[in-house]
Amino acid sequence: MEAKDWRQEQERQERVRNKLQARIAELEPEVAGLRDQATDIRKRFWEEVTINTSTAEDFEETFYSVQQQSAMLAERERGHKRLVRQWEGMKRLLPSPYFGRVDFQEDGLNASEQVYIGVSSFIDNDGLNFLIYDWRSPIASLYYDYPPGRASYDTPAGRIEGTMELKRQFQIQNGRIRNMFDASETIGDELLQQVLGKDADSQMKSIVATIQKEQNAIIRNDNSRMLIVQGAAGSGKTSAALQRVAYLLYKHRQTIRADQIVLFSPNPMFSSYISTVLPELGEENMQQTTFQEYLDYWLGSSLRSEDPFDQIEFTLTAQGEPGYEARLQGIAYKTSEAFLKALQNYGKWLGREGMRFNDVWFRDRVLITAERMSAKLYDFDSSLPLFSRIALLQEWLLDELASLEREERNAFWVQEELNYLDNEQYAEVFDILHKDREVLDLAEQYAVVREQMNNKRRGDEGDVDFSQREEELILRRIVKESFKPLRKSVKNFSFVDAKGIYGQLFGDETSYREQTNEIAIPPLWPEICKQTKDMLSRNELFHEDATPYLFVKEMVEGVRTNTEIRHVFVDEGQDYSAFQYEYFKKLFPRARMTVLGDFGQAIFIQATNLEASDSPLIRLFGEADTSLVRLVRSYRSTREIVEFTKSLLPGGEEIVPFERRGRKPLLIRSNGVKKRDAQLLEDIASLRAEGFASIAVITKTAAESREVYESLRIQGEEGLQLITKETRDFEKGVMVIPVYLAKGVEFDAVLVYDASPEAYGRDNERKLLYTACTRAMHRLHLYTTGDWSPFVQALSANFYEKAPILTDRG
Ligand SMILES: Nc1ncnc2c1ncn2[C@@H]1O[C@H](COP(=O)(O)OP(=O)(O)OP(=O)(O)O)[C@@H](O)[C@H]1O
Repeated sequence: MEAKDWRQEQERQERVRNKLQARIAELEPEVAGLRDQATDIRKRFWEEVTINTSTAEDFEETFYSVQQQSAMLAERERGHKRLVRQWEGMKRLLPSPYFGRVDFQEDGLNASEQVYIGVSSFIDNDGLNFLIYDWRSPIASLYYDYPPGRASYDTPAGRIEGTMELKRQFQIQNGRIRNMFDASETIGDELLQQVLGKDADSQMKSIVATIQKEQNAIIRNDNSRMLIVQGAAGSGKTSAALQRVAYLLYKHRQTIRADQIVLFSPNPMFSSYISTVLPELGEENMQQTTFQEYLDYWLGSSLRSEDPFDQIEFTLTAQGEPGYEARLQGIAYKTSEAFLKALQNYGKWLGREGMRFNDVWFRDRVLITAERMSAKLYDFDSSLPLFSRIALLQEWLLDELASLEREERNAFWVQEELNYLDNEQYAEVFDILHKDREVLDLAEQYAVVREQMNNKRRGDEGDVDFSQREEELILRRIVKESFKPLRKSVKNFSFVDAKGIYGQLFGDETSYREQTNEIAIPPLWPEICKQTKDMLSRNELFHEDATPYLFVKEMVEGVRTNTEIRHVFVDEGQDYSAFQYEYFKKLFPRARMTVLGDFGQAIFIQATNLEASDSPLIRLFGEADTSLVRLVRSYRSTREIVEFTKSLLPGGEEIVPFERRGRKPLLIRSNGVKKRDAQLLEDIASLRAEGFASIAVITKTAAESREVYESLRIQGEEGLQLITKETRDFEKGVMVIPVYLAKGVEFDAVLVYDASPEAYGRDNERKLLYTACTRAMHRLHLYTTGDWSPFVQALSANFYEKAPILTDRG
């Protein structure tokens, strides 16, 4: 690049920076002033309105005055928010106002425009000239989508065609241009090199300066109900998802708020890892949750669901134990579409017979039996859907309770209770009766006046016996209070025996067939039934039962929905079952979905292949309403690591490494566990000395993580962290972590603790090993004390280096 260009760019940069500084200073008092004004109006809100409700007109006037006052307050607050946003945006721009420039000559116009792109827009004082364009503006798309040459971008008014004459990238720090590249073919390989060469962080970073074309397509996709992204490990799926949220919030800022977007992440630690990206981009965070949190919320306290981590820990550690095979078959079946279909049929069957209810109990006796409820239910018009009939039944139950409550006032226990009311309770009741008393007093005065006027004494029937009246009211209140929980539980559908309804599916094969029309029942069905019922009897659910259980419950009680949510993002989408997707669709009927995943990392049995032609995900909204994007370029790891990891996967050939060089993965074999641990400690120390701050020892299971953690700690490794499913915050350092919790995150160096055939030998363990190895950015070590996993053995020796064998004797 010529010195002249540098000078010009530096001068421009300084000009923009000065303007930014001036505008920030100019706005400062206004920002503070508006804040005070809004607080002031809120404080004086009631002083400004006169409350007068004496006549209908006064009332109306008061009403409008309150309305006007609150509209004014809202407007001030909106104005304040807008201004603060602008101000904060400018402050964010200051250290590095922009990262890109394109010169674009629009067809039919004489001059070309210089378009500088940064994390938000900045307009000159004239209000017209964009000194910086927001990276999400339509024209900024040019920067991500084209090399210099013919180019176009879409605007609400249509497509704009033209020629890109220049494309330039900047690295600006604290007002100085540190680097500048003119890009030709693909954008930012050089900038990307620099960004990717950096160390891992405890928080994910935004990628706006180096978004790649195929990622941009994901970020800006705005036309399909379902967007599926199948992308190799490290291809930027999560990054694209987060920048997409920022894009949606920008493009639809009038209609979508951050809390109308929800992202499902694989575990709470991952949520913390990605939590700073949106704020860094000047947007509020979307809602973040895990599917388990949702399950726990809807299941309430009546049933406890196993979490997915305990489920996978079981599948990885319990081989050979009794019941293992049946459980695996159960997981596969209960997460399948076949089971979903079977449950839908079950719903129809329940509409005809077999509903199960809980008796309604009151003080040691049954008030309304389950049989009565059944009879009533099947008496309702059978053309109504089951949940509508249950709603009618609920109404009927509430009516029944009302009349039973009236009868109950004469019961002996009520009298008894009355006698045992203590003073305080009396006082409380009297307080409530006070109002009734005032009314009665008025009536009494009225009667006396009439008596005098008519000069005629009223008959006895007009006399009010206050003490009797009070007693009656107290009785009424006692019964009412004791019926309260009953009414509440009827409103909560406690009369529906959801546990029994789900449980009766697992009777025997014949009845199951009859209830569901299922033909292909898994061979170990009797054992599956036993396991499921054992869990239910302890008020527990296997993880694979939790969603079907809720599904059945909702078929009966009506579907719960959240209509506020407009966008649902599912990260690590391969880990969800067809069943769970069906559930998402029901739960968020007004939302579009973005599902990102990698079938290469499908380590759960219920995995869904996102892109297969028979994928349930494509069927969810239909092909016409579904877009599928594939990402094959992997950015996280060095070329050497990607060459190694992609060869672990059948079909991995198509994964393309980003050209960043490093050391080949290192295979280290030692004769004995002690020697391995000692070597591991040595390696950790030398990696640290090289400057790597985030180092993960990855084990297959949580049980193994605990053992390794203890062992390494005893041998003097200080500051070691053990990551468990309870870990909430992702921090830099040296950690021991089971592979399934390392999903989605990355480390400078990964040490795979045990790459033996015992750990990674079965076919379903191949993807576990792949997932573990693909967490590494710069260094990858694998250890064993015996043979190598067959997946490693199958690799060409070109892809790794081998350390000399270490023995316990040294
Ligand atoms: N366009 C890009 N510019 C800069 N860095 C990028 C880009 N795309 C991805 N990266 C980096 O690559 C790494 C992997 O990205 P990310 O975690 O989003 O990938 P992923 O596909 O979700 O991975 P996985 O499936 O393995 O969890 C991150 O460090 C991210 O910052």
